[in-house]
Amino acid sequence: MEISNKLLIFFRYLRVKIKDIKMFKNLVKQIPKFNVYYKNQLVKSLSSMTSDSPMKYNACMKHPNEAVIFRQLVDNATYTYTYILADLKTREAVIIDPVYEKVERDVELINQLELKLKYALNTHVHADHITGSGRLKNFVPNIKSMISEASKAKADIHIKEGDKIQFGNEFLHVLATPGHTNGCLTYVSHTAKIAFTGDALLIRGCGRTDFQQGSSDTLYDSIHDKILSLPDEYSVFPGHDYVGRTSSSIGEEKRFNPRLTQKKKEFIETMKNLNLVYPRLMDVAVPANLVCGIQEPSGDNKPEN
Ligand SMILES: N[C@@H](CCC(=O)N[C@@H](CSS)C(=O)NCC(=O)O)C(=O)O
Repeated sequence: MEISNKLLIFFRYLRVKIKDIKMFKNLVKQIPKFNVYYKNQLVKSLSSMTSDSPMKYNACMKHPNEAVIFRQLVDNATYTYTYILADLKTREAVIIDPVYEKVERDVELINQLELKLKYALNTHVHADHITGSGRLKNFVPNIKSMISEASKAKADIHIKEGDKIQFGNEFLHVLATPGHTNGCLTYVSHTAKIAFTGDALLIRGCGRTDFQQGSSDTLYDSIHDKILSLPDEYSVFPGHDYVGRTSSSIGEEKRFNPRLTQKKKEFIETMKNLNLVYPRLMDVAVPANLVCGIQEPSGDNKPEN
């Protein structure tokens, strides 16, 4: 082969290689875009699950950058929900609205999941059951009980609107949502996109307003201005449900809550006519909860009925 032909073949080969290198470089450039694409797909598929989907929260719920552990527990005697929320990395955890009689169950789960329980949060002074936040001190010596300043109840830490409760790298944001009682709080996790509404907003309902400084006027404003102004896709986990529902979402409650879709005047009228009997344990529960269900670690005996 002539020299000139050999050179021609060599240059052609070189051109192909240069093309390959360019393609390779472009591919490498694309990789971060692929990552973003798959992250977006993951977020989309997480948020497209319905709020009742057991997959969504029963296991560790992972977001691209954050992860929390979430559990919902029920007390069948009073239809009360207790929640555990933990930072997956540090395993620091909070418990929301523990029930006196269910403390052993909760502690067993916390130990099995190897969580470090930091705070026992109360959404308000309950009238239908005794909080477990005092009794938990016998099992988790360093735990701190929390309740709102406005409730006038005793606790290790008093909280108010705008406070942030930190556990590991996670936070619960505190909203004052009075009306069922004047000390009611809602806790919001923006990582998990959850609002723990206590007895302010219930699924397709709301807390009664006929005792403990209740006010329908105030409750209507609390729910509309504070809770229902959260993004539609946020899940709602309430303090009770009497017919077996476990969760809802802000969007759902805005559309389907028969009490809250009314005008304020009609809502107040509805609340006046609920005709509910007083909770069975009210006379025992309210005084016990005003001291967060026994503050001292030694007090493991349930108050006499
Ligand atoms: N029957 C139960 C008490 C039921 C009740 O009154 N629930 C409260 C929340 S606990 S104070 C409520 O606000 N209900 C609203 C509703 O529309 O049902 C008992 O005896 O404990």
